[in-house]
Amino acid sequence: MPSLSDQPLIHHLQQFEFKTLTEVPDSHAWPVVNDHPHGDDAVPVIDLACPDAARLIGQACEEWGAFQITGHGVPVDLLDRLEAQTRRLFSLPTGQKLKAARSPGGVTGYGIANISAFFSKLFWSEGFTIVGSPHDEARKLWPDDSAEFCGAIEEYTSWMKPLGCRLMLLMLASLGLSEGEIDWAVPSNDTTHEAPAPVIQLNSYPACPDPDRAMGLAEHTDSSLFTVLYQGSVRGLQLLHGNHPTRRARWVTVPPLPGALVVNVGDLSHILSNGRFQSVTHRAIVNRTQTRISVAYFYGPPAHFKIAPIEKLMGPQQGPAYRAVTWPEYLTLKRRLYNQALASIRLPTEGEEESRTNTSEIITAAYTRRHGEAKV
Ligand SMILES: C=C1C[C@]23C[C@@]1(O)CC[C@H]2[C@@]12CCC[C@@](C)(C(=O)O1)[C@H]2[C@@H]3C(=O)O
Ligand SMILES: O=C(O)CCC(=O)C(=O)O
Ligand SMILES: [Fe+2]
Repeated sequence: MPSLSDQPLIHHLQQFEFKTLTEVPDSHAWPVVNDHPHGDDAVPVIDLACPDAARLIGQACEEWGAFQITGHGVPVDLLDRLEAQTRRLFSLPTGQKLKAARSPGGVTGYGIANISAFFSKLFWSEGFTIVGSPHDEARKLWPDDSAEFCGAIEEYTSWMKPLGCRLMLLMLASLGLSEGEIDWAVPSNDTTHEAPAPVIQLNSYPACPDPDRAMGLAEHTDSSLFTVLYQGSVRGLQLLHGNHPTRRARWVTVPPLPGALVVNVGDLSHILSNGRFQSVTHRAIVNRTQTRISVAYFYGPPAHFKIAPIEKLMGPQQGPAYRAVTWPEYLTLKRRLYNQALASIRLPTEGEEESRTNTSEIITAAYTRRHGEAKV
């Protein structure tokens, strides 16, 4: 499996010249993009102003791991400016964008998604990651002219912080938990409960001459507690829905709704809720005529805070299904293990523990019968 640092720079340069391509090169040609049946069931749309919002959110987190929100208060003209500035960034000449290229192993700046390292084919997309302030990265792109871009990002972040808190509290309320039980969920001035660092990922999926053979962003779950996604007006986000024993999971397109935002449940909420909330597998596909952009805001806990299954949510016979991790620890696991990260911190259930003990007792007894006392 190639790692990003193994790829020669020239490969990176070619990777981003999408505009000049009249066909999908072999480096970007995926064998099967439509690998699951498609469903026409619809991801829930929830009005945050509705009195029943917490219950509906809880239901959506359990059944879908995702929902769309309206009534969130983020001004439409801010979303328009955010989209315009994102398009402006990706329209820059490749050489200019590469001045802000993410360094190998780095987090911020221009580049391809980390998970690209797990695939032999490249994605039909470009990304730009901002952690905290956008100024340093933006100055590399526009040395004298980054104010409008930074203004849009900072204003958007200032709306996302309270919206993130509000969503977190609604998710917790749906589980019967109060603010006091999870005090880090609400940032305070107290330095032990620092606000989570905002992480924003800008994505661009250029129009593609052969969209059935290209992949915008391959299937993944997000590592965050949840991700708030602005997807403009161009379709492309798909969720894997209904992992049912009797029915194959289906890809469901999340239709862009004017002014709505998508919320994807991430792995940390899956862990926190001991698997009651599902982190949603999702991907982005591309189309022939329109460049699609999206802006993902990853909402996570303060860096030092250990996320573990909440005891109150476990039944009397039930233990934690996952070990505790901080967000930075989990991000490192995700980089290393991709879609095995969650499984790597799974703890055996009591039944599994028992059958493992039984198995090891049987093996030990068989060893003793054949060879005398076991060495281990
Ligand atoms: C906080 C983060 C989440 C993310 C890794 C990152 O440091 C910034 C980029 C994020 C992203 C976006 C595309 C999909 C994803 C799996 C990836 O490769 O980079 C996510 C990462 C994640 O959720 O782990
Ligand atoms: O572009 C999209 O719709 C999805 C983006 C995404 O999943 C991500 O940035 O993690
Ligand atoms: Fe994602």
